[in-house]
Amino acid sequence: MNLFTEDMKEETASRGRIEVICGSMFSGKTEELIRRLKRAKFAHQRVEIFKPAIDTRYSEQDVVSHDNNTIHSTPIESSGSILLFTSEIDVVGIDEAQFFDDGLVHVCNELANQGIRVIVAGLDMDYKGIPFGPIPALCAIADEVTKVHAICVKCGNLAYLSHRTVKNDKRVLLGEQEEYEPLCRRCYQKAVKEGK
Ligand SMILES: Nc1ncnc2c1ncn2[C@@H]1O[C@H](COP(=O)(O)OP(=O)(O)O)[C@@H](O)[C@H]1O
Ligand SMILES: Cc1cn([C@H]2C[C@H](O)[C@@H](COP(=O)(O)O)O2)c(=O)[nH]c1=O
Ligand SMILES: [Zn+2]
Repeated sequence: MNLFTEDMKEETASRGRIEVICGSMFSGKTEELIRRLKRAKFAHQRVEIFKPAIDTRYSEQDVVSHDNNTIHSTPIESSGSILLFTSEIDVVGIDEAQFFDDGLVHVCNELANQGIRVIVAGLDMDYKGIPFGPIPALCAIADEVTKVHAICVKCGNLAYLSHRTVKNDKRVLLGEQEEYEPLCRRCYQKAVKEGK
């Protein structure tokens, strides 16, 4: 078992691969993505980072974690744009990948086939527990999947889902602690049953 990504020889190797970092909200996906990308920069690799243009929560341009770690990114409308920006690039990072179209799967495969290391972070499930956007397909084709966990705010166990605490049925609803709480399976079932 690898405890740290630096245990992987592939971290600085140039051959193409797809790494997926997934989990609920507040599980540390963005922090882990930023960590890997900053290390690639230290290794003098050419890094390009993308996020969906709709994700304007903390910043229009940057990828920002809940703990305020940041890295500069290029906001894009659709996954196809990534291929326009990735000549002469060693590593591509993609945050909030659940919001991208299904074409992201082809794009990531294409980049990896060209020898690029692709690191994708995103929610594995929406607030109802349904697999979110292109993430399940990306997990299937990935060379490596890292599932990270937040702490259940009710009981302190590992969280499994992002529970929505406001009344809104739309699948896409940008938000933070005001709108979502990470819960374990048990506390999530209880919250849904009680209509909280
Ligand atoms: N319930 C929680 N469990 C774990 N971390 C939490 C929780 N609530 C807030 N955080 C904070 O969120 C940070 C992770 O933020 P981030 O990487 O942006 O997560 P993600 O991208 O998965 O939503 C943690 O380091 C921690 O400071
Ligand atoms: C569960 C769920 C989340 N969202 C939104 C809420 C946030 O803006 C992002 C997730 O951000 P994070 O970096 O993982 O904290 O997604 C949504 O639109 N729909 C959902 O079901
Ligand atoms: Zn719990």
